[in-house]
Amino acid sequence: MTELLITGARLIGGDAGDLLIRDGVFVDPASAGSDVERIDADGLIALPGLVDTHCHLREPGREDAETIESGTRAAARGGYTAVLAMANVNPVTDTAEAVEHMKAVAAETASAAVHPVGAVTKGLAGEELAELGLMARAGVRLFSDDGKCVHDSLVMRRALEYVRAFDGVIAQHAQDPRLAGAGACCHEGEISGRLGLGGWPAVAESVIVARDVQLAEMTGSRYHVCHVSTAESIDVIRWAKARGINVTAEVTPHHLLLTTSAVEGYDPTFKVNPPLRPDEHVEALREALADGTIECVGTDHAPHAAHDKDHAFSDAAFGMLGLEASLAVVMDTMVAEGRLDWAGVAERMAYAPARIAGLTDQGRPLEVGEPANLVLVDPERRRTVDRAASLSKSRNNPYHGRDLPDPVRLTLWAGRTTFRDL
Ligand SMILES: NC(=O)N[C@@H](CC(=O)O)C(=O)O
Ligand SMILES: [Zn+2]
Ligand SMILES: [Zn+2]
Repeated sequence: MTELLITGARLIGGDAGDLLIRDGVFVDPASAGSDVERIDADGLIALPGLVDTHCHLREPGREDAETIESGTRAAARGGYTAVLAMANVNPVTDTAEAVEHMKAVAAETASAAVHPVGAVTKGLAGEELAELGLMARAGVRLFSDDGKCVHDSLVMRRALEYVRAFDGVIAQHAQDPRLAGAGACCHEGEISGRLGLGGWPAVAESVIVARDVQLAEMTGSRYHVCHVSTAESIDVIRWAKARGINVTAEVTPHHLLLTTSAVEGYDPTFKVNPPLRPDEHVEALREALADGTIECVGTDHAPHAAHDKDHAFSDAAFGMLGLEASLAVVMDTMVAEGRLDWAGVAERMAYAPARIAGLTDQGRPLEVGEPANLVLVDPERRRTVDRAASLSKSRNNPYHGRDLPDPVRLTLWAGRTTFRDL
């Protein structure tokens, strides 16, 4: 029997303590045997394994950009023990068979729990509902056409109605396809005008969120907003919550840190959907994550092969990496600023994401009897990010060359070491 004893880690709540792991679960530290493996975690903080509500693993279909294996290795490097894998793969995850296939590949290759997200509509085409019920029977709780907006109001109504029976949630990529259509690739404002890039106005997001929360109220269903990026969307979400509407929201690390000015060099690394926004939106996002209007961080890790990114800005693919640097960005934008303490980080990056996604064995406290999903965090160590050092197969890393925290020292997924740097 292999046992692992982690000594001296700072636990949420303040005190240092020991954690003993046997057969993938936390057990009473006093019961440690004589051949136990010890890890000295003095000075480190023990958090529950992080859970990502939103990432793109590109398998099946674009294994040149990422695979379930490489993407979850990056996830483990970032302290994650579970990820929700978006449905915009090829073939699209719009059937129970596609869900089962993704799970089967993950069972062989993954370094974190992979929960397939089911498409809302067949082929992400926005017209006909996908096999929501059959996918739910295969374990799916979170459904999204991410990459595309479910823009047809009636389709959205039907999807919300459908998933209510099994406590599913519809996660929306909120982008009005007419207000922010083909060619929209930069926040509409002074910078897009000066650079001559197609404008993506903030309102194209919030009008969809406003419509959807009203549909969620009418249907009584759960609705989740992907990658919230504007102050106006936050206002709508606050209004909806005050009315008791069942809405949750996520923010990406890049929208917490980066602003529109990052695109001034026309570097397509910074082309992302929704686009990077000006300071006032970034400030609103940080405030909303602090006060819980936005309850979680979702990375929207979106790897792209060089031949899809190395183009003129307007022709390049949308998306940037996020899994490895997410915690680091939250530390610099939220913890260092005094907006979140470590209990708040656990809530926003583990507990809330697991609740939203309906996961029962993740986002749990580090207590005896619970599965040993854990990340040991070094609050002091920093590094200069080097995109070549990424465990992702892609190199579209928006933090390349930036000084950021380098916190993750150990990740355990159900007791298994998935990343270790101590
Ligand atoms: N965020 C992005 O810019 N791109 C995502 C799709 C998405 O999340 O909308 C992708 O799949 O590449
Ligand atoms: Zn999206
Ligand atoms: Zn996405």
